[in-house]
Amino acid sequence: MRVAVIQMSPGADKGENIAQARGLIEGLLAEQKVDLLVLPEMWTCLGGSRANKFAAAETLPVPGGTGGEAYEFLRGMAVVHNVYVHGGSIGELAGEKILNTSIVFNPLGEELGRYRKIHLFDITTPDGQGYRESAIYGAGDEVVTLDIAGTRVGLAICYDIRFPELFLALRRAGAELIVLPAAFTLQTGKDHWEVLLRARAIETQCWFAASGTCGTHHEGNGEPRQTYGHSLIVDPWGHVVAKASDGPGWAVATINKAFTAKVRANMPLLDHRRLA
Ligand SMILES: O=C(O)CNC(=O)[C@H](CS)NC(=O)CCC(=O)C(=O)O
Repeated sequence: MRVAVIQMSPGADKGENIAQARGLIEGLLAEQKVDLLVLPEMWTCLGGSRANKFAAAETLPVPGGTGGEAYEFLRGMAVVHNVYVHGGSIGELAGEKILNTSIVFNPLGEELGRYRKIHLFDITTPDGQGYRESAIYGAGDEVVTLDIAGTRVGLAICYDIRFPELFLALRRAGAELIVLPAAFTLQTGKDHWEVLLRARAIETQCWFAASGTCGTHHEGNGEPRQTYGHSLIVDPWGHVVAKASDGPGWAVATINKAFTAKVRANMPLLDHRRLA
């Protein structure tokens, strides 16, 4: 399976973000064929005000129904380009809050599943900037795996990467590839992004496809916020097999299931576990 992680630099304008996503997807697919496309976290609206975020969020349809603009865009990309689409994450309206939700489509435009980000980013970065994701977003509580073209795929989002028990649960649920869209801050990303992804890949013996946002996004109060980019694909031995730079673009790699089997057979970590 050929997987592409798409790296974009979204702002607060949903229409512009959709145009940017379309341009990147068309540019990639004009150059090469892939089986699975992965967009970043909250690519429909990054930065902006609370009102921008609620305006960009959508009520998700019951599976099979017609959704909002981003939902239908993602479904359309899957059908038109005959490709599986992991839609990064988009805002899902849920009463007073928004959920940070990943949706996956098959090439027929059928929804395969949804995952809602479990761990919310309520922290202060080393430069003193505070983040309070829970002020706007609600948290999910369900561990999700689904089947993409014969490969069991586990879903996670951004800050989730810091909580290894989620990834152990995904591995135990049969995951061979874990898809993790993100909007990592520049401050934390430069020190932690690649280390965390490689560590989770090594300890779970899974492939990771981690798409990130990049560039500068302006908060509602005008404050700039920079995200780290460097979207990665990591193999189950922890090697980085593809990596984007710090601007919009993509990284592509082939998921080799024979390699996963070999890594797991030679070092049976699940069988050797004693404490958890
Ligand atoms: O706020 C939005 O609209 C979209 N959501 C995000 O950008 C989220 C919450 S602020 N970002 C992260 O989780 C970064 C995690 C991170 O950088 C780390 O773990 O170091």
